[in-house]
Amino acid sequence: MELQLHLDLPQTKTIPLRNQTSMGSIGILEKPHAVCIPFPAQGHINPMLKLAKLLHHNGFHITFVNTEYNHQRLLKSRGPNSLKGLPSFRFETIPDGLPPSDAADATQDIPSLCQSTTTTCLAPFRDLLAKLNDTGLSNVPPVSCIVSDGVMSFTVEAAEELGIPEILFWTTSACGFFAYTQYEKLIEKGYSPLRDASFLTNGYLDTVIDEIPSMKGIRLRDIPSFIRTTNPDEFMVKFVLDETRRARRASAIVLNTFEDLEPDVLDALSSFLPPIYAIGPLHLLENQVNDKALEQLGSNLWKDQPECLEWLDTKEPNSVVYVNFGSITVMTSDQLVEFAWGLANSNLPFLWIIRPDLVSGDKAVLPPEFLESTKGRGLLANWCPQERVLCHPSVGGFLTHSGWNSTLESICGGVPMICWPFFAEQQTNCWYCCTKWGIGMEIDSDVKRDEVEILVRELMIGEEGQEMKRRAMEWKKLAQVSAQSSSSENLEKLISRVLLAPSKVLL
Ligand SMILES: O=c1ccn([C@@H]2O[C@H](COP(=O)(O)OP(=O)(O)O[C@H]3O[C@H](CO)[C@@H](O)[C@H](O)[C@H]3O)[C@@H](O)[C@H]2O)c(=O)[nH]1
Repeated sequence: MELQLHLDLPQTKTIPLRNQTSMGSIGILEKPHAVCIPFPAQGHINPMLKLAKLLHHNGFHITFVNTEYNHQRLLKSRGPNSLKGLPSFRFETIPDGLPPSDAADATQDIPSLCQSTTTTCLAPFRDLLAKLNDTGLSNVPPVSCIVSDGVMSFTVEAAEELGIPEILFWTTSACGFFAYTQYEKLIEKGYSPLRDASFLTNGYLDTVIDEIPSMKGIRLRDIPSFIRTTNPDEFMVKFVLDETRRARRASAIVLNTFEDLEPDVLDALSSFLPPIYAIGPLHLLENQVNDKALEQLGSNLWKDQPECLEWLDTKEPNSVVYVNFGSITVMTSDQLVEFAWGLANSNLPFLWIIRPDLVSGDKAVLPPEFLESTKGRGLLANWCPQERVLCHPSVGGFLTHSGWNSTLESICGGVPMICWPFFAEQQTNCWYCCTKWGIGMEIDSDVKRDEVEILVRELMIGEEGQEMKRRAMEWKKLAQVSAQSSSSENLEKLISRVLLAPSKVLL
């Protein structure tokens, strides 16, 4: 099915422009114009680009705003012409506010980014909007709405100043977002800050939290990780409190999930926030769009190694363990070695993606004996086209850090998971995978090779693994149905009720 929403776009008069040379630019000026601004990290840019493409496909002119740092990284990973865009899909940049550095092949420090975007990005963002709205010079239609990452909510100020709608796109799961909104209550009830560091290991984190009725049975350790702190002034806690409070000022909130997956938390969120739209899995909606020009636009910050797919082609169905910890997770070299021996000792084929910056402060070095003993059975690479890998019939299980995109992509591939959550709401995603959706088993954060071996074998060939595979296939079906029904209907409503709503008149 081709996803094309039929909307009555507002009829505006075409204003002949100075310097207007191409026929194409006449139509452009009639379009609604969405400025899409992701938080500058891979797991946020990917889903925002998909949403932007869907809006473009539905008649919007798009300005996609990257930070200068990531713009340089994209040019490096995707080639010098990769950000030229289309006449009605343009890329712009603003500085991220961090001290200048050469664009390395590495994710920037997340708390530093949160601090700098919150405190420095509003001014350049306002300037960009003013530049775009100077339509005589910009040759683009006036900005009619802002689609901002949920954790870039300083943008609400700019939307309010212009009197245009703003949607906040929380790129987390609904359960992760909901858990963030509970920080205030948890702090009030005294769960955080922790009395001292011993509370991290003395069993206190296993306390079941009764104060969140829609997450019955959840433990403190399953709440997004920033709250596990002894510091009453922890910046990331303050950041979450500020961002979740400001969410109330949005015209609507968008989540990359589907109603059948997270009905309770979606209901709970709707009871105290602006209208919530579950429009995921976005990559399934994107796949319904048949547009060659849009397909050229990508967002991988590391260079893809498509040979991973060719290697998978040579393997039996459901036989390969796929291992990838996303774009932010870091580990010690000891942990890397434990994972390596666990995989080697499982005796199963594996595809393991090791980012150049995966090991903190060091190069990822694997023991030569490991490489020798897994020759022909394991493939190591730096970065892969993950959505395609997770849909490949040879992939039978996923050892993941439980980032939301990875989790959702795994669900869409019908692939069960071993979860090794690192930080943020990954702990909450892991808890949902293991206890609610029946498609995950958790591995201890203090990872040991024996546990890796046992869990990998259980996942791939054990009885519990088979049961999880069955459930994963059911979720896959539901995800596909949702992409064609509730989620595309919600996208349609989002566009007609919010993004194309008449602007508030500013006096
Ligand atoms: O080799 C790779 C590795 C990753 N990816 C893609 O990169 C994205 C990674 O996103 P995610 O799995 O969500 O992990 P993080 O990069 O860690 O994501 C951050 O953003 C997510 C969305 O807000 C949060 O859920 C996480 O906690 C947060 O760490 C996904 O789309 C993957 O398909 C690839 O294409 N190739």
